[in-house]
Amino acid sequence: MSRSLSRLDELRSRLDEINLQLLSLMSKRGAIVKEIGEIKKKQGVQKFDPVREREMLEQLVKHNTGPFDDETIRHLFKQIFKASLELQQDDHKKTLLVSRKDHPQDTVVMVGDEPVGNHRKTVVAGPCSVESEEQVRKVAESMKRQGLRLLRGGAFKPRTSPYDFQGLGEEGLRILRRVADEFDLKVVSEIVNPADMELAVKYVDVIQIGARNMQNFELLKAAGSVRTPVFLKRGMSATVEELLFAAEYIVSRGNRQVILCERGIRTYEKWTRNTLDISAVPLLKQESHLPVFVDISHATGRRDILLPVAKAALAAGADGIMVEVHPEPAVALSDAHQQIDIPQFEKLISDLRESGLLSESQDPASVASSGK
Ligand SMILES: C=C(O[C@@H]1C=C(C(=O)O)C=C[C@H]1O)C(=O)O
Repeated sequence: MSRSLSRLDELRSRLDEINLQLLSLMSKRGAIVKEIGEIKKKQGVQKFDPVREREMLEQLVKHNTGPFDDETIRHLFKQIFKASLELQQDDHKKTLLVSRKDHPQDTVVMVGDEPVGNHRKTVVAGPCSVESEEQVRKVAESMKRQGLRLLRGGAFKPRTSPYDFQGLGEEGLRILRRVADEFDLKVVSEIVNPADMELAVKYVDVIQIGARNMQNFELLKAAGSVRTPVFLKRGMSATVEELLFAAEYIVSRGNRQVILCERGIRTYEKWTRNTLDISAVPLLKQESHLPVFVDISHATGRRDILLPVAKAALAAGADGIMVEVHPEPAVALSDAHQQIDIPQFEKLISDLRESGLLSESQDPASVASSGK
C-alpha cells in the first residue's frame, strides 16, 4: 500500500517536472512564433499559413510512436498552432480609441449645453416618425413639463417594406428644429444617406445611425467627418464587438462624440420585437468610455413591460434610455404598437423618478419654474 503510494507520488512528481519542461518549451516556441509574426508584419504577408501547419502535422504524425494516436497528436498540435497564431495577431482592444484601456474616464458627450454620459441618466423621447408639427409639438410640450431635453423623431425612415411610410425627409428635420427651438430642446434624428450628413447638421443636434445602418461604413465615415454628436444603435444581429468597431469608424475619423445604444437583438423569442441584451450594457460600459443607452421601445416592441425594462437598463448602468412617444399611437404612421401616449409617457417617467433610478429633471429652468 505505502509502496504503491510512494510510486504514485514519484510518478506525479515526474509529471510535474515534465509539465514545467513542456511549459518552458511552449514559452520558447511562443517567443519564436512572435518573432516570425514580426517578420511577416514587415513583409506584409498573411499570418495564418495552413500549408506550413499541414506540413508540420504530417512530420509529427510520421514520428509518432504512441501511446497517443495520430488524431490526438494532430488535435493537440492544432491547438498549439491556434494559440500561437493568436500571439501573432495585434491586440485591437488595446489600441481602439473607443476602448477604456487608454481612456479610463467616462466620455461626456455635450449635446449643445446638455451633458450626456457619466451616469447622468438622460431620456431621449419622441415619435418614431415626424408626421406633423402639431404631433411633434404635443410631445415636446410634455417633455418640457417633465424637464426632459432630448427630442427624437424620424424624418428619414429606413423601413423594412418599401411600401411603408418613408418619412418627411428634410421637411421633417425642419419641423423638429422649429419645435425644439420653441421649447429649448435638442434634436436627435436618424440620417441614412452619407450625402445628407452636411444637410443634417444644419438641423439636428445629434445624428442617429439606426440599427440597419450600423455597418454602413460609408455612413459611419461621413458621421466621423462632422463634429455633431452621434447616437449609434446596435445592429439587430451585431455583436457587442462589432458595435464597438462601428463606433471606432466614427471616432477614428475625429468625431469623438459618440453615444452607443443597445436596442435588442434578433432571437427566436416572439413575445418581444427584439430581445434586450441587458448584459451588453455593463459589457459596453466596461469596454468603452462612451455613454451607453437602451432603446426600450425597440427592445420590447410593446408598451406593457416598458417600466421594468427601463428600470433594468438604468440599474445595469445605462446612461440613459430612448423611448418612442406619440400623441395618438393608434394612428401613428410607423411603430403604432410600441409607441406610448403622453399620459403613459408621463407615468413612466414619474415611476422611474420615484424608483430613484432617474433623477428629477434635466432642465434647470424647469426645476426652477416648477417649484416642486
Ligand atoms: C509561426 C508561424 O505562423 C503561424 C503559426 C504556426 C505555428 O504555430 O507553428 C504555423 C504557421 C502559421 O499559421 C509560421 O508561419 O511559421
